[in-house]
Amino acid sequence: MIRFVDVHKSYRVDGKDIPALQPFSLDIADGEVFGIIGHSGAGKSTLIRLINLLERPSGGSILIDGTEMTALGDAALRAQRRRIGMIFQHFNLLSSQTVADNIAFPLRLAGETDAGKIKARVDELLRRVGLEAHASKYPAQLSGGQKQRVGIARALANRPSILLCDEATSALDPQTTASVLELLAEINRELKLTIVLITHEMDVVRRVCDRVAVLDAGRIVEHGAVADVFLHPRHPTTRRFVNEALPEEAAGELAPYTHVPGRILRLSFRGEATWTPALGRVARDTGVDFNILAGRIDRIKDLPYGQLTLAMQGSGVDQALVALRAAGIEIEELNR
Ligand SMILES: Nc1ncnc2c1ncn2[C@@H]1O[C@H](COP(=O)(O)OP(=O)(O)OP(=O)(O)O)[C@@H](O)[C@H]1O
Repeated sequence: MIRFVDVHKSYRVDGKDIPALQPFSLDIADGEVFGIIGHSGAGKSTLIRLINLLERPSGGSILIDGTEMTALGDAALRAQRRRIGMIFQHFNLLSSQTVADNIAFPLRLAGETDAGKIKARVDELLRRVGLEAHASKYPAQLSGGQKQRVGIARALANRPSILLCDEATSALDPQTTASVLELLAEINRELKLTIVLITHEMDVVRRVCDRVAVLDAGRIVEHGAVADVFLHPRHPTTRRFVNEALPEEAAGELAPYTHVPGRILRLSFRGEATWTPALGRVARDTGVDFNILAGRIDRIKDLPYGQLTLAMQGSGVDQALVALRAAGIEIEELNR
């Protein structure tokens, strides 16, 4: 487990301490994919770099599996860092070395000298990231997505238990982003390692994260399970991020529907409730009329969810709402 206790961080600029992270406490569980989302300057890079002490906290405790990171001497810190892989937005590959040598680099750095062992491990990693055919190429000969796959293979070389992803897909197009996120999800599932990623895109969080923390001007303003934060954003910053990832009309905005008669409802379906025909059944049973204004079905990681905005009319609306809630559907009334 990664545990932050009362951690804060300031940078010293021109003799003054400028706060970058306000005091916070946070636990990241083993094996989860934890997202940290925030705008530029919110403190995301600072937060993720505290985990491997690339930045030292100004105060507080950072514990990894119970080990206080800030108390470690140089040798112990190096050993701990080997258990923490990291990938970067701009890949940070060695341009003069082949793909295979880039991946072998951390193995050699950790003291491995047996060429056979290095080759076997590199081959295994190349297979895992789907780059078997590219071992002797140089980074300049690869696409952005392939470069990030090399970055991932290199980060996994020493079998870390934690993988830190610093805006790992921000330089990639949407399709390549999707395939790299798919690879990260597969690694998380199969190797059971903990992934902490920072991003400014809610869609990245939606696709791979189990939990998320929202950072705003150095403060964690909201955190929780992705489905909860996504479907019920509380803080204005979170709402803005969710609005970017969802069509405007599905994100709880009443504005487009002020002229529509009836009660304007937003229904959220999660998991199995997404696929059951509850709405039609309840409308028949209670005699209400409804008019669908907006809707979508998607996934939050592996959880299917649907959102429907509709106008409902008739004397049976209250009864219909009770029946829909009983069927596991969450309802928000936008014009009440
Ligand atoms: N080495 C440094 N020295 C001084 N100030 C710094 C340093 N690194 C970051 N900061 C400041 O700390 C704050 C948080 O920066 P940080 O890089 O953690 O944010 P971020 O959310 O990762 O932003 P971005 O998405 O733009 O990378 C910013 O105000 C930044 O200017």
